[in-house]
Amino acid sequence: MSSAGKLRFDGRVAVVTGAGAGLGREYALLLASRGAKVVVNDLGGTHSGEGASQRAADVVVEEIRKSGGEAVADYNSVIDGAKVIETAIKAYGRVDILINNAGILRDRSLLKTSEQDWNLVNDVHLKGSFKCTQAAFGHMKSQNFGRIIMTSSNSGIFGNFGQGNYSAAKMGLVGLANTVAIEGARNNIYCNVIIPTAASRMTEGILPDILFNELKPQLIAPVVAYLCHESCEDNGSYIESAAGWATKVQTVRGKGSVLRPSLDDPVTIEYVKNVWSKVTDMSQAKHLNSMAEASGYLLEVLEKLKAGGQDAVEDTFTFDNKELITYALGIGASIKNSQDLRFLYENDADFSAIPSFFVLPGLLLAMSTDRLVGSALPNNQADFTNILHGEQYLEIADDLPTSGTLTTTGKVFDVMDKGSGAVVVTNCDSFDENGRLVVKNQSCVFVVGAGKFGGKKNPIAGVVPLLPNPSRQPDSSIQYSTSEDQAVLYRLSGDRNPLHIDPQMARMAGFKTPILHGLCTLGYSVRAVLSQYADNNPTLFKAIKVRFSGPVLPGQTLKVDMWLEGKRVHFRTVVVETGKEVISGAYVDLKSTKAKL
Ligand SMILES: CCCCCCC[C@@H](O)CC(=O)SCCNC(=O)CCNC(=O)[C@H](O)C(C)(C)COP(=O)(O)OP(=O)(O)OC[C@H]1O[C@@H](n2cnc3c(N)ncnc32)[C@H](O)[C@@H]1OP(=O)(O)O
Repeated sequence: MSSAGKLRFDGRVAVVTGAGAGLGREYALLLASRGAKVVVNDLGGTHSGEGASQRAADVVVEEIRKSGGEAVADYNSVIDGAKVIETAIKAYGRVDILINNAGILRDRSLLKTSEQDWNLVNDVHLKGSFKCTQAAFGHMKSQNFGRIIMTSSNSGIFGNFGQGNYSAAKMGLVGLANTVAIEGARNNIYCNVIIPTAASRMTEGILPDILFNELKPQLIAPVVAYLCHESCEDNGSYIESAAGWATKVQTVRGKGSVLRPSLDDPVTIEYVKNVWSKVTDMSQAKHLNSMAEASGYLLEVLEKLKAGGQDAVEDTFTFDNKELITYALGIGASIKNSQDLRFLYENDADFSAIPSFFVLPGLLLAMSTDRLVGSALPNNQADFTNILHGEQYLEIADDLPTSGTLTTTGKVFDVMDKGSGAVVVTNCDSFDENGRLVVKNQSCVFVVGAGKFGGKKNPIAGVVPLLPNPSRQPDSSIQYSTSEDQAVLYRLSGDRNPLHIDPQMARMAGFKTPILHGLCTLGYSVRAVLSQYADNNPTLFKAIKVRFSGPVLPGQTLKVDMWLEGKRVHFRTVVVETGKEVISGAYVDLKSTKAKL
């Protein structure tokens, strides 16, 4: 390279501490050879900080002068930082570059480290760098230029047996550099960290011979010199360098995990234990540039917790008469019943959707992403082998279309720890192409075996409650037989959960044979209520809430017991063959009733 292209330090004054030997000496020689006036600071003690002599600094000053450079010696301890900097001001009137390099070792294992060993090592490395930096900072500020280097070590970053005092000081320097970089930035004072591994009197006897011989300090000096040059724009960087190699080093932060389902919940030790693998997962770790960025993310977490702990998810759901007819067949509508033709024949004058069809957009949204149910739980413990539909609420918000595309947004609303399982409540709102809210769905998914994670037991306000059936005998009952292929047919409406068809999956989920979809049983129950109390007119249907309290097997007979109270029809659904209740605490709200007597 021609001398014209060389990076120069003409007019710059550099203070290099601990420059009597090793890395410091190399920095001093290199900067001087490129035009800097150098203050060669060295107390001249041993590597453990004993004694003092002017010789070490004098030899380097002599070397620089012999090569045509300018240098003065300084014999002060870095703890007297003001005196060190004063040498530069007296000799050259300014200080542009400060390389905090001086250091000593007092290696002892923790139990043997005396307070004196601790203090001395921390004083020289950490306090010394602080004192020199503080003394230089004012001059740099008034010049509107400064380059400061802190010297850290892998011993601090990774730890090293017998170097507790040194490791602590070396990580302390990283912290000091972070703040100096921030405070200096607006005055063009940049502070960076060098993490060198060099053969020097401090590392002799510590590094293996073969490595020691390759770790020449002069291979690191150009890296540090570049960091000190006015053209280098790094500020607050940590640069590791050794053996003719260098890299930037950064701290990273994982994605982490929230430690409670919502702002209303406490953080429990059990919950922490359960999400620990998420807390410690570094697969999505990122470097953050500032404290503002770090705390900004915490604010995001709080916002999320306020909004129910999770991000909203969105999906579209397109349907026409084919989907409506398939659904009607799936819940037992039949042309054997003339009243059902309106749900089965698209050219019927009153062709319409059975209102419970509109549970599908929310359910399919929830099933298409693990971000709704799974991510709400510690360890994402939700899959097709352990989720059961627990409860469902559906509310019709506006006229129901017979075709179109609905956009559904969903989010987790509540999470409960029920011991034998976890209950995840999701809210999904579906809008038509014009942004009109058509239906609201709230689903409770019972995640078997995912309980005991330290969460709360009871629902928050807004989880639609069940209502007990009246204590009198039912006002009416309707019975439907389901077919052995009922689940097969119902699957065609979109819920392809293998639990309903695959014997092996059913066994894995704890059932002897595949069970019917909860929403299929709900559909039968809605048909019963509409037929009994609404003249089969779907426009009278307003809302439904059910709990799936027991499984139904395809082929079993369902009996829907109903009680009319005003415009509310309470009901329960029972499997006739076993007498077991499978839908409990349920009710349908109608806009008005056309009761059959
Ligand atoms: C991923 C996207 C979403 C996917 C959605 C689903 C997709 C579909 O394909 C899946 C289905 O359709 S599954 C079929 C329909 N569902 C069923 O068959 C479940 C039937 N229910 C049961 O077996 C039990 O109630 C059972 C097993 C649920 C609970 O029984 P137990 O463990 O014996 O509980 P129990 O002792 O009775 O009560 C413990 C606490 O839990 C509450 N609880 C009970 N049943 C609940 C239910 N169904 N829903 C919500 N909470 C329920 C109890 O109230 C009790 O709480 P607390 O102690 O606070 O009173």
